[in-house]
Amino acid sequence: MNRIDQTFKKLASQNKKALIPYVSVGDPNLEFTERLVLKLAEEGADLIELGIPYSDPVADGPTIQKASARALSGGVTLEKIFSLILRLREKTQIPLIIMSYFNPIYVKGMENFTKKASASGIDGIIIPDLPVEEAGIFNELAKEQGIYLINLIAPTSNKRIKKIVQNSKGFIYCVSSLGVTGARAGNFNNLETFLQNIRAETDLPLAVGFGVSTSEQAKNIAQYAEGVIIGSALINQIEKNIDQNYFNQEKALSDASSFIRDLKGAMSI
Ligand SMILES: O=P(O)(O)OC[C@@H](O)[C@@H](O)c1c[nH]c2ccccc12
Repeated sequence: MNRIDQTFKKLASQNKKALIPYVSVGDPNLEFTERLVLKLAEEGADLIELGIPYSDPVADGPTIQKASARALSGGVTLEKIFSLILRLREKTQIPLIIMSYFNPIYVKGMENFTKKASASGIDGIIIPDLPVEEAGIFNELAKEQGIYLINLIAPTSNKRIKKIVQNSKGFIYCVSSLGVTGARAGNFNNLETFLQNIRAETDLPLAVGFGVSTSEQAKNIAQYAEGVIIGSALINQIEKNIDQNYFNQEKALSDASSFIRDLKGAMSI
């Protein structure tokens, strides 16, 4: 069984919800990303999204755009990322999910990418700009490697929900609101109907992302969903420890750890 299925099954048996951090790989360097992923796994993360930095992240707000730019200027490449994932897999069994725009995958070659991802120990892939209607070939290649293609459903997906869930495994990424990624206020109270409409079409776990930044929000979402995804607000914990040419790695690690620990604690109440 795929690590993603195992994790959601175990959490359900404990009546717990998944906390799924997103990290921008190589931000600001790969050595920090390796330490951060292991620390997040220790502090309560249940699955981790590994974002492949890209020059044109159209679905991302300023926080992740800047994180991608830092990673790219730090010299990150896909090959270095696959080597990092291989190193991580020797130290942790937490489900690892690559989050990448389609272009870096297309440039690498879909078959080559899925084989490298599988060999390095990846469990799932999220491609925000590859709609399920165009993902047939990639989905087959991923399946051949035992990798789940995790699809996204947005508040505007209505008529496409059935088609999306029929081509999904692992969990569904439920996008909480329109627009781009980025921490924002709001209590996510409108989620219940959105998630009910999806639950009517699938038994897969539902994880909610976009805009989550506080323990209160995570706790609220955890009442309706099986998972809470958090990216920008976590990256802010790293960014605030980077100034012109100095990166306080230890402070960034401790700020990110306590942030994730607090979120997990709030979700478990
Ligand atoms: O950053 P936020 O608002 O917490 O949202 C999660 C998001 O970071 C992560 O899942 C993600 C990063 N880039 C994306 C692009 C599309 C969809 C989702 C994403």
